Amino acid sequence: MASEPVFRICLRGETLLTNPKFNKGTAFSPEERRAFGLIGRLPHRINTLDEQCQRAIDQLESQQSDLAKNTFLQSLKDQNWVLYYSLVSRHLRELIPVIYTPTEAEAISNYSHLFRRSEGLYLTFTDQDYIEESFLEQTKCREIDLIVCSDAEAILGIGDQGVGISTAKSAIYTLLGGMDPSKTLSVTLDVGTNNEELLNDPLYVGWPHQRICGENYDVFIDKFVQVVRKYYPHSLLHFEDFGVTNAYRLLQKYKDTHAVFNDDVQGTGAVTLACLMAAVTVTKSKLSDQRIVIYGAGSAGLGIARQLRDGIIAIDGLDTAEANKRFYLIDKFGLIRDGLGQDKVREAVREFSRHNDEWKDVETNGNGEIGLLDVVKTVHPTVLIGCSTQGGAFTEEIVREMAKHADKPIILPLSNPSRLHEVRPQDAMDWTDGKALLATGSPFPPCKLSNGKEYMVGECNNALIYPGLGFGAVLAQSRALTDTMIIAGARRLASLAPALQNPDDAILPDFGDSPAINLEVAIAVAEQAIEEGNAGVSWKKEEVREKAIRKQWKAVYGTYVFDPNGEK
Ligand SMILES: NC(=O)c1ccc[n+]([C@@H]2O[C@H](COP(=O)([O-])OP(=O)(O)OC[C@H]3O[C@@H](n4cnc5c(N)ncnc54)[C@H](O)[C@@H]3O)[C@@H](O)[C@H]2O)c1
Ligand SMILES: O=C(O)C[C@H](O)C(=O)O
Ligand SMILES: [Mg+2]
Repeated sequence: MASEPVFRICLRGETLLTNPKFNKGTAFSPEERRAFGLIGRLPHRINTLDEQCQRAIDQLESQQSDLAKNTFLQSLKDQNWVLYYSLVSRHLRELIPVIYTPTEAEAISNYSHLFRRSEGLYLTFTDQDYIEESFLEQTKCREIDLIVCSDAEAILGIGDQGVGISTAKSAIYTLLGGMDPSKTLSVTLDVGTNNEELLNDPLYVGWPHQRICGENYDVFIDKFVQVVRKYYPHSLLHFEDFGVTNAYRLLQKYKDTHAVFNDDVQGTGAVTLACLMAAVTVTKSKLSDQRIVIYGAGSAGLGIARQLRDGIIAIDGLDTAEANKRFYLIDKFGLIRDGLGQDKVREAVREFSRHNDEWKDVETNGNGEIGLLDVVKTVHPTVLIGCSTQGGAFTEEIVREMAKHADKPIILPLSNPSRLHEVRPQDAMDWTDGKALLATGSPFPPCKLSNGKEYMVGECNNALIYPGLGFGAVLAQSRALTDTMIIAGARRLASLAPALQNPDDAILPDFGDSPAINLEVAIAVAEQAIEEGNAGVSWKKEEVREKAIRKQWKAVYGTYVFDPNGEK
């Protein structure tokens, strides 16, 4: 049995009890209570971590709503990391939806009203002359492997929220990826908001100003990125929920000088690639055999298209032009096709533009647009993916039309939170007479089939892969999280899909298994980094698994020894 870790610590009394990294609450032993000035600061009884978890789950269960549970757990995280992570890990399947998607959407939209305590680093546009100073004050030059930042312009599908999301994404890195929470930093980049409701709310805690854009925005973001590069050149910088234009621009701008990762673009692309790889095994076809319609061509939609395209090239050996032909992207102004003006199509999406000749017999609406139903009728897609934020957009007519031409239609409504899903999984199953292969962005209960059986709906959420992608890159001290490393992670995830063992089972692993799954992803990513010469470590590939397990942070207390030169 592994012996308890020993930590040498110099904090005492109140400072120790209010430090969430080291606080043990009632679990401090008699020796520790004496050594750290805690006698009289705690009630008599000494609890084990198991007992503390039992008390916390009882308290949690008395909360009336998921939002109240989210707030309770947030407070617990502020008090005691080991207890928080241990509790959530023990009840992963029930509590991930409470601390993350879908409840996180509600928590972020109520951020100002629920606000109790600051967490992470808040960099506000008005304080840009203090970026370096506040960064150093917060980090105190501690070791940092991962920085998660967001400007909150496009939070899930609920739009501009001013502040929010980076701390939830960081917590998932620890819970599912094994990342040490003291080596992560969550950063809120507050450049204002265009959300009128927030601007008019006297309790709004962010900067009540129209969102800064253009050169001023770029200068502000660049000051932050340069500070990251200066003090943590080997860290992974994760961008979350930026607006679509900035998401792609920033990734492009910094990818050659720092290890950067955009979760909505690359994480979503990777989990969807894994999902499709498993699904085509069930349909006994290839990725390159698919006709793929993507509804919503924003950060996620284009990220998915590019990742699937690159997967088709890497796995089935097609060239780019041939692979691009498998895709039909639809955005607000209908099918992306030649001749649509710049006001309707972002330049980045044009590589997937369809030729007009294919559509000369299809009637357009009054604005010259071709809608989803017409695309489905014309293309007979085998795969339909939604990342449009338009709840219910996959209507009964559309789904039934798709099912007429596909033996096992693959339908992935990915817009979060749950109410924004393009179709509810049970409806999709009913409308396809039980033929569909489904995965969704938020968690859903199993579908009931007419034969009485249940179909498990896989959760195609980037959290099934991004913690592993990030941990793998950090583990290998990789200079970049390359496309090939991401594909390696996606392939490993796909290989673990339950449907590979039983075609009637889910096309993605269960979130209850996600720590083990993300560990496998991390190992694949680090192995690939070593293979392609991107790793900063000089291990053999065979050593990676053991190194990964050893680096994983564990929610255990360990024994504390007082040391005036110890950790603080
Ligand atoms: N499951 C996951 O892991 C995952 C990951 C990332 C994003 N998402 C979800 O996907 C959705 C989109 O996220 P995003 O970051 O790409 O946002 P985004 O704003 O960048 O993209 C949304 C796109 O949908 C388009 N759109 C809006 N109305 C439309 C309509 N009526 N018809 C067709 N297209 C329409 C918009 O023009 C935009 O291009 C969100 O709900 C988000 O929560 C899910
Ligand atoms: O946050 C999530 O649940 C997934 C994704 O990053 C999103 O923006 O919806
Ligand atoms: Mg996101």
